Amino acid sequence: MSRPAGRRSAPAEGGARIELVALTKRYPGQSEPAVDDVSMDIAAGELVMLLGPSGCGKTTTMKMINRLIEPTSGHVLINGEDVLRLDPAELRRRIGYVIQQIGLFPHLTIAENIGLVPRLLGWKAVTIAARVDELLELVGLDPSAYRGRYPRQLSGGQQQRVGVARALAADPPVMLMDEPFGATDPITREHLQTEFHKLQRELRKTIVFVTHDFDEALRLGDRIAVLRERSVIAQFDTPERILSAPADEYVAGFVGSAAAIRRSGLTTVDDALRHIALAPPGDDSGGLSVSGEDTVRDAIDAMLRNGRDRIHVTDRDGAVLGSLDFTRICELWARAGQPGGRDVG
Ligand SMILES: Nc1ncnc2c1ncn2[C@@H]1O[C@H](COP(=O)(O)OP(=O)(O)OP(=O)(O)O)[C@@H](O)[C@H]1O
Repeated sequence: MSRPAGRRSAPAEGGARIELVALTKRYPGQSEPAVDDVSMDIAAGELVMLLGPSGCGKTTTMKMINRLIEPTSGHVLINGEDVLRLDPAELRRRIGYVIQQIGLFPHLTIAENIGLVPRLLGWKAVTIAARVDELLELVGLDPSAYRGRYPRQLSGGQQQRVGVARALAADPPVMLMDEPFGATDPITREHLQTEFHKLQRELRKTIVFVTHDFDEALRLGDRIAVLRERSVIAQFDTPERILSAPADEYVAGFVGSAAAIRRSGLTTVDDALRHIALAPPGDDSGGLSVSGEDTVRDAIDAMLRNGRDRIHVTDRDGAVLGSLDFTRICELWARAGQPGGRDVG
């Protein structure tokens, strides 16, 4: 995975410092806190990934920053200012927010969706119109083609770009992003990640980005907070340090599984077949197939994109040899984890 050069340069002051101080959330009726005494210092202009398994409290932690969820105790400071002292609505206008479900209003045009916050802030119509066009350009959508459309007339990836444009509308110093690209297929997701990374290098917002995808965390993050249950920080470090010096077995587990997926992009189906046997062809592959020269990653991507749990493997003449399924791919990864098995999977 290539990581653009120069990203470790000192961040410009495009963003604001965020401090989480002993932040705790206890939902009513729950015996355990969802977030337990979390402290974190995020520099202005830094992009921090919150990475952890489902239910570990990532979203709760993030939503306490813009007070969509009120902390039970602890503080959030933005540029030294305690957000609990601010009016929540006013606070949220100063913080961009992008979520997986996009949240575009279906009955508003793209321009109206992007212009929502500037309108609430009382900007003049002509200023809003200019800003909308500027933002559409910024996220790679031709303003004349897209400003008058409705969300349903855009693809998922295009809608997600509009979601990012909308969050940037009033030029907020802080952006919160909750699995923003999670609902898109792997190829679109990679495009969106690349574009977003380029954009962030220009804008240098302070961004807190929730993900459970380790590859995404590695690709985008200046630093990654690997979280355990209750958002307890297992390691908060640069991607390089997390890969080269995982703090413990828990962090090493993330590194290991991501490495397996990455290796899949280097392993051809022919290589894999030296280590595992194919399943019988079956008739439920939905017409999907890969050949021996394709990679295991190609097979996984095709299965995920099409919602199938198996794919046919064909020979040079297109004859079906058998099928590959997730059980066999896991078997391959398990072998890769064994001594002497590092070259597979
Ligand atoms: N409103 C609520 N009331 C009670 N419990 C809640 C509420 N919201 C979340 N929780 C619980 O708090 C814990 C943390 O939830 P949270 O959504 O922050 O996790 P997450 O890491 O973002 O998960 P995911 O990756 O699945 O979105 C979970 O156990 C969840 O069930």
